[in-house]
Amino acid sequence: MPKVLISDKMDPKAAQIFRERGVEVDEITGKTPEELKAIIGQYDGLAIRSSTKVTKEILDAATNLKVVGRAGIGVDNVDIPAASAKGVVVMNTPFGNSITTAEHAVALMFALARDIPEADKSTQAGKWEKNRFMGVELTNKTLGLIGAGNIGSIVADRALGLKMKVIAYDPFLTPERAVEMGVEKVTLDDLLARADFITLHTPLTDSTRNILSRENLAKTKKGVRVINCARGGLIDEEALKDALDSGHVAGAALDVFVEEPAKVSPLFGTPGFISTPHLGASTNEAQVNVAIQVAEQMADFLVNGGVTNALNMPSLSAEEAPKLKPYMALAEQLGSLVGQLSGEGLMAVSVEVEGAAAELNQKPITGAVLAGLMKVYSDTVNMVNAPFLAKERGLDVREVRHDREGDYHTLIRVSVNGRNGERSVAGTLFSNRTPRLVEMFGIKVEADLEGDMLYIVNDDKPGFIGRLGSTLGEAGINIGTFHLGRRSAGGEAVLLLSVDSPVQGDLLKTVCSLPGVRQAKALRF
Ligand SMILES: NC(=O)C1=CN([C@@H]2O[C@H](COP(=O)(O)OP(=O)(O)OC[C@H]3O[C@@H](n4cnc5c(N)ncnc54)[C@H](O)[C@@H]3O)[C@@H](O)[C@H]2O)C=CC1
Ligand SMILES: O=C(O)C(=O)COP(=O)(O)O
Repeated sequence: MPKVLISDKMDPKAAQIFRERGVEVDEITGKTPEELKAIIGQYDGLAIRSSTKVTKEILDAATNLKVVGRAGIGVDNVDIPAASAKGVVVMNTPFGNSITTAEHAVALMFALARDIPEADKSTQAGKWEKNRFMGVELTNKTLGLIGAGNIGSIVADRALGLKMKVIAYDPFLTPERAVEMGVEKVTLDDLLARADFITLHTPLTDSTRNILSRENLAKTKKGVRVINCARGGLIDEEALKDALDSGHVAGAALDVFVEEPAKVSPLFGTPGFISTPHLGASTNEAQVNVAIQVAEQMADFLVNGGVTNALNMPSLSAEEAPKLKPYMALAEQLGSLVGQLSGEGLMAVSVEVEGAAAELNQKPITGAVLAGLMKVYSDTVNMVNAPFLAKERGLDVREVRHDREGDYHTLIRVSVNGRNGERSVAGTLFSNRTPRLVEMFGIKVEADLEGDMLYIVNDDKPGFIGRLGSTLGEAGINIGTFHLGRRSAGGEAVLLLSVDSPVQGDLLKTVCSLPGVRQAKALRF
C-alpha cells in the first residue's frame, strides 16, 4: 500500500480520498526541515501547500518518494530540477483556487480604493473620522494586469464588470486572446505609465523577479495603487516602502512576501499599506477543490500510474495508463537491451512506433525506452528523470510515428547511434500483453527478455550449439530458453539464451573463446 504524508494544512477531503483510493496517509503539519528530513524516507508521496519547502536536502532524504503534489498553483517552494533528477514527479492543481485568488485581488483593490482597513480601525476605536477618509471610484479607472493567465484573466473579467479599463502586460498573451478577454495588450512601460491600479499575477521566475523594481516603480503614475496576490519577490519591498512614504504610490496591498511567514517587513506600519498573510487561496471552496484534486491525482499516480498536471513529465490519463503499461514494459526492455549492448558513448536514440502503438501517447513510451537505456549508467533512473539525464548527456532523442502496419499488429523499434555504429532492435506485444523481442540488428529473433540472459554473435556453423550447451552444462548453468536468428544460412547468427544463473567471469571468457564466437555478453532484465 503506498503511503503519503500531508505536511501542510489541507482540507480533510484529501486524507479521505487517499484512504478511499487505497493509499495510507499521515497528516503531520508544521514540521521543521530537520524533522521532515527524519521522517520523509517512509513516504511514496508528499502532499503540500506553500509552507513546506521541498529542497534538494529533503529530496535526498526522501528515498522512497515518487510524487510531490501541490494543493495549489505555485511550485516555487519545490526544487523541481532536483526532483526531476531524483525521478520524483511534481504535480500541482492549476485551477482549483484561481477564482478565489482573483477575488482576493479584487477585494484588496476595493480595500485600497476606500482605505477600508484603516477606516475600520479608526471607527472601532470610537473616532468616527468621517472627514479623514476620502476614497477613489474604480469606475473608468485603468487596471494594469501584469500576467494575464488563469488568475489574471478572471481579475480582468471582474474588473470589466466594474467598468474599469483593463490593460495587460504578458509576453505570452496573444492578440486574439487579449481581444477575447476584452483587454488591451501593452508593453510593461506603457502599463506602468497608464495604470491607476496595478495587480500582479505571474509566477516567480527569473523573468518576473523584481518586476516592480525601484526603477519600474518610479515609472508608475503618481497616485498608483499596487496589489500583489501572486508571489513575494515580484516587488522590491524597500522601494515600495519609499514610494509609499513619498506619496508617489498612494496604496499597496500585499498578500505575499519575500520572506514567509512575514514576521517583520519594512512595509509594516507604513501609511497606505495593507496586508494579508498569504490568504489568496483561503476559501472553503478553493481548499476543498485543491484538496480533492491533489489527492485524486496523487492516488491515480501511485495506484494506476496516471499522470495529471505534472510539471516535469508528460500527462498520462488514468484510462491510458493501463493500456500503455505493457508497451512501457516492452519499451523499457528494448531500451535496456540496446543500452547493455552499446555501453557508453551513445549519441542518438530514435524511438519508432507503428501499428497499434502508433495510436498511443508516445511520450511515456519514449520515457520508458530512455529509462531502460540509462539504467546502464544509473540504478536510480526512472521515466521521470531519464529524459533529463539523456539531455544532460547530450543524447539526441527522436520520436517517429508510422501510420503503416507492418508484419506485426504493433511494433516499437529502438535505434541507437554511438561509438559502435548504429544498432536497432524491435519488439511487439504477444496477445496484446506480453513483450517480445522480434528483431535484433536486422536479424529476426523471437525472445522474451527476462532475468539473466546470454547474448552471442557467432558464425552459423554446425556443432556450435552443442559445444556451447556442453560448456554451460559443465559449469552447472541451466538453459531456460534458447532463441536463434541468422542473417543467412552459414552467415552471422545471433543467439539469445535465458539462463538460470548469470554467465560471468572465466565462464564468459570461455564462451567468448569458443570457435566461431564473435561476441558474447551477459545481459540482465
Ligand atoms: N496568493 C495566493 O494564495 C495565490 C497565489 N497564486 C499565484 O498566482 C500566480 C499566477 O497564477 P496563475 O494565473 O494560475 O498562473 P498562470 O500560469 O495561468 O498565469 C501566469 C501568467 O504569467 C505570465 N508571465 C510569465 N512570465 C511573465 C513575465 N515575465 N511578464 C509578464 N507576464 C508573465 C504567463 O504568460 C501567464 O499568462 C502564481 O504565481 C501563483 O503561484 C496562485 C494561487 C493562490
Ligand atoms: O496556490 C498557490 O500558488 C498559493 O499561493 C496558495 O498557497 P497556499 O496553498 O494557501 O499556501
